[in-house]
Amino acid sequence: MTELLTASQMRALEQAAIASGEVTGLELMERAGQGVVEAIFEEWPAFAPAAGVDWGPAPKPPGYLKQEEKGPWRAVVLCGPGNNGGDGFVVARLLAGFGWAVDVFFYGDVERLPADARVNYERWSEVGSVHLWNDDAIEGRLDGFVSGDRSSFEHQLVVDALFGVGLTRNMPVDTERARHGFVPTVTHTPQSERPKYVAIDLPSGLCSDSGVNRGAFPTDLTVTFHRPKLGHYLFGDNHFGGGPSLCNQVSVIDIGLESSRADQPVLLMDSKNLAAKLSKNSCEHKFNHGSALVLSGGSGRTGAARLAARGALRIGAGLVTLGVPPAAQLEVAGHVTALMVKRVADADGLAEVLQDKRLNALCLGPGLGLERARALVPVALAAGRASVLDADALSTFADDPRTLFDMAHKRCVLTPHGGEFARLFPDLAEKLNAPAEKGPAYSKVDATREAAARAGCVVLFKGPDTVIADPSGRCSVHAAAYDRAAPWLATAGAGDVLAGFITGLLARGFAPMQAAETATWLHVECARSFGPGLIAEDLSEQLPHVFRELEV
Ligand SMILES: NC(=O)C1=CN([C@@H]2O[C@H](COP(=O)(O)OP(=O)(O)OC[C@H]3O[C@@H](n4cnc5c(N)ncnc54)[C@H](OP(=O)(O)O)[C@@H]3O)[C@@H](O)[C@H]2O)[C@@H](O)CC1
Ligand SMILES: Nc1ncnc2c1ncn2[C@@H]1O[C@H](COP(=O)(O)OP(=O)(O)O)[C@@H](O)[C@H]1O
Ligand SMILES: [K+]
Repeated sequence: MTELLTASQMRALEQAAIASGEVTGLELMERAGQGVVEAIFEEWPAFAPAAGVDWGPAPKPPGYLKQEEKGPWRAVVLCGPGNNGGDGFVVARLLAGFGWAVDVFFYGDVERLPADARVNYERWSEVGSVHLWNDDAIEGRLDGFVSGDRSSFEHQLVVDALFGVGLTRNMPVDTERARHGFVPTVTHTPQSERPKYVAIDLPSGLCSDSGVNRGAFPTDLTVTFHRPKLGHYLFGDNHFGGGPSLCNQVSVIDIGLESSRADQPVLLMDSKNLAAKLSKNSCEHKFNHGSALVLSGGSGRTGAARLAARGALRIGAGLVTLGVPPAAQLEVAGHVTALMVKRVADADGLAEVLQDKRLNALCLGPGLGLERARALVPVALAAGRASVLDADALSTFADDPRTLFDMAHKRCVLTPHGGEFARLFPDLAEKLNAPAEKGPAYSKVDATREAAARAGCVVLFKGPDTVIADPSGRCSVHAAAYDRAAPWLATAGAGDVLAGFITGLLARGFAPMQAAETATWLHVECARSFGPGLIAEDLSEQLPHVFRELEV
């Protein structure tokens, strides 16, 4: 799995590499700039020099190029007051070396530029001019754009090097006019007729640690260094469309820190090794694959538990039983075939059913009803079996979450969506929703890690970005974004199926963290495999196809 870093982890890796004498900050900045230019040429081959990319000898300023060597392209580079701006000056110089006409606008104070950025400011200044932000040149250029006369853009590329991982507060308002002017993605201009917008490291205004949008515009391409940052994958505050909705696509450039590993990084899920974990041994029988019990609510509300139970069965649990109150037995029996049905009237009834030691995984929550959940959860948790608690099994403890956390044990997985999370962890939800003030914003990763530590078990916090953490701080993220986008998954009952998938994997003997991660991955793959028109019932039916694709 790929590491997702915070700003401070990235900074620590960079500083360790510099301190070890392996590399200088200036070399890192040069590689960063080269990586950005290469990524631009790769994304839009029309921009690439006909003779290919050749970094040496030092690129010539455009004035020295023969007419036939000059490219037809013009770029605007917006540079900020820190090292992100430094990367921008490198990109400007390299593009100029390939014959581009480049306009550099600088938001900051030259005297306060960090040393490496200052060197690259000077190097660029030997090649071209720097327009200060309040320069007439920027105003003159902007008048046409802002008044709506965008019939022909003078430039084909805008490079955003205003702020990267050093963003500490909301975007300054005085950058807005220029960004609106030069970055017309917010207009109705067809994509083919407008300049391409490329962000260095992060779209300026995107919080690297949380994905919160603090004033960024959506880009066409974001080029980052060494490892992706959390903010590229977390959606942050959805009201303003953070993280993946701003980056559009993320290109990760190797700048020579390859061997560096961060301390306790968050991992981005992928499908590596899944097939081996999911395959079944041909000489085993059904009891080797575990026996799951999904508890259902009363008559008229058994659908959610049936969805979960079918998910548990399809994902490979050997046996799946629905625990049903007497009044709903007939209704459930009429709907299921491969699933078994057992009467579970109340807490005593559950205790009796749990005498069967083969039942090794439990699922409580989907459609259970708040009252029934309050009665059954303590019995289920006291039995010490691997358990998934979802929906009503979480909400029923809204008035007293501590009671739930005291009962929860290491083999539990709690699967709240945003509303359920806020009921169990109101203080964490409040921090998560509060506007960020100084420094990186509190993130969904921070909140999930704190929640798992408090609950003493695995917490899977749902959403288009799903964050999973255990009490030790281990944490992984799965974003249904970029090449794994699954917007049709936002449908009623999808969460019930996920709870069933996790339960089925727990029955098969997966550890809680691994069950939660694997189920989340498969859940999104099922949605992608079905595509538009998906409803919750379709998810489990896609599993055989997804397994085949994974070569399980
Ligand atoms: N780490 C690495 O390995 C490598 C890093 N590299 C590059 O360096 C970038 C990080 O550089 P960085 O640390 O200098 O931070 P950066 O994003 O330029 O901003 C800091 C400046 O902005 C200011 N400022 C912040 N927010 C503001 C706001 N809202 N409004 C106004 N001002 C605000 C802030 O001021 P302050 O908060 O201190 O008052 C400070 O002056 C990184 O993203 C990557 O591109 C590469 O070269 C390769 C290797
Ligand atoms: N925009 C989205 N893209 C991908 N997955 C999503 C999106 N929105 C929600 N999901 C996923 O859909 C599921 C919804 O679960 P939940 O909110 O519990 O719904 P329900 O209670 O109706 O089953 C979760 O697994 C969540 O991660
Ligand atoms: K940027």
